[in-house]
Amino acid sequence: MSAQQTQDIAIVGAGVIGLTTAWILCDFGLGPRIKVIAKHTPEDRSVDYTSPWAGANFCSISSGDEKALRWDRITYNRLAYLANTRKESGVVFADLRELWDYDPNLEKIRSWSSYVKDFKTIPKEELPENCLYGHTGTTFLINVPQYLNFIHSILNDSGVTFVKEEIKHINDVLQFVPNPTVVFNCPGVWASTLGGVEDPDVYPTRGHVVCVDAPHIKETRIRNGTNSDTYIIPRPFNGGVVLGGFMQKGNWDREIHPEDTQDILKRTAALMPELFQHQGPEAAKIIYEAVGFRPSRNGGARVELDTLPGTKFPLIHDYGASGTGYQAGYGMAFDSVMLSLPLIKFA
Ligand SMILES: Cc1cc2nc3c(=O)[nH]c(=O)nc-3n(C[C@H](O)[C@H](O)[C@H](O)COP(=O)(O)OP(=O)(O)OC[C@H]3O[C@@H](n4cnc5c(N)ncnc54)[C@H](O)[C@@H]3O)c2cc1C
Ligand SMILES: O=C(O)C(=O)CO
Repeated sequence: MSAQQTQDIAIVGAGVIGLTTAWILCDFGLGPRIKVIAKHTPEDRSVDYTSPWAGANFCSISSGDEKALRWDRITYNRLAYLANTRKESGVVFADLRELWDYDPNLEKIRSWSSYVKDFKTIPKEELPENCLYGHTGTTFLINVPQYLNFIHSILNDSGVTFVKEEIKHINDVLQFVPNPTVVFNCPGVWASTLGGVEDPDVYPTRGHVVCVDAPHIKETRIRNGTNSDTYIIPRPFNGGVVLGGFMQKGNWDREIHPEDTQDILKRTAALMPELFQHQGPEAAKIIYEAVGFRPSRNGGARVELDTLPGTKFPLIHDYGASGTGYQAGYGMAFDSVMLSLPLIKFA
């Protein structure tokens, strides 16, 4: 049987969601049967490819709904396994300090306090001015390029095939996998425009990050503000420190604006004075800056079984992770693979 015929599992998308989906399928020995069709792969840098621009950390940015909390928890355990046993993945344990200028979602705090290691509420008297709530705990920091390359190399070693192509319609996957047992749809924010999907609930939440050289910073700190989040995310293994940010819903502006850069530097210096050795934002040594579009979705991420339009082939949607593709992505991919297993012949 030719290689083309054995490939019966198609995945659209090679961001952290598509790659993680393939990774879990490889754990079932399905690598040689998988073909990933993607315009961008981990070596690419583009404003249209969100995954490389993430911090990434594990914080309580996710929503408070039961699915999001479940995906966070599953992924927390997976990241702990990687931090403990696979240092080359670029995942490490890290101290998190998170502050809110408004009352946080209590469901999320309750869920977090039940599993996040060393979880502690910050006593009110220790909170900075105008801050209503804060907590600390042990979560994770991820060197994002290293993590994406780590997964990519596992997939290559497991026999997964990659095709660098942009498809106009979801049914175009049939050009690459003519008789799929299952198709996974992981296009990120482009689920909004991909033919046959065109999800009206998907929209970009525009972010802007400034990566600086500050190797003395080891803690990740976030302040959830009423009109913007401010965060400091050191990437382990000399990955620089990712500073943010903005959460601009529905904003497709691809440009970097210098006034926004200054705003991020000012806010992060105030949040963590030691960031620039107490010399203020003018002392910042910028490595790079980037704009990214978080794939957000009204109603939360979509992990759902469907069928390719006008065919009998099963389609599993897995997109809409918004600001949580790293901290919830394994949980989302796990659920999407669980939906596929009854469809896949192993004998
Ligand atoms: C500034 C910023 C900071 C962030 N920080 C964090 C963080 O600290 N922690 C965290 O958990 N998350 C964070 N995120 C969120 C995280 O980056 C996203 O949730 C995640 O990257 C989404 O991954 P994805 O695979 O869905 O999308 P993408 O990475 O965009 O991948 C989509 C894939 O689909 C392909 N594709 C799309 N359309 C087509 C088509 N028509 N034909 C072929 N291929 C197609 C693309 O080429 C790409 O391969 C951050 C995001 C931003 C912008
Ligand atoms: O900016 C984001 O989306 C984040 O998750 C930062 O913590």
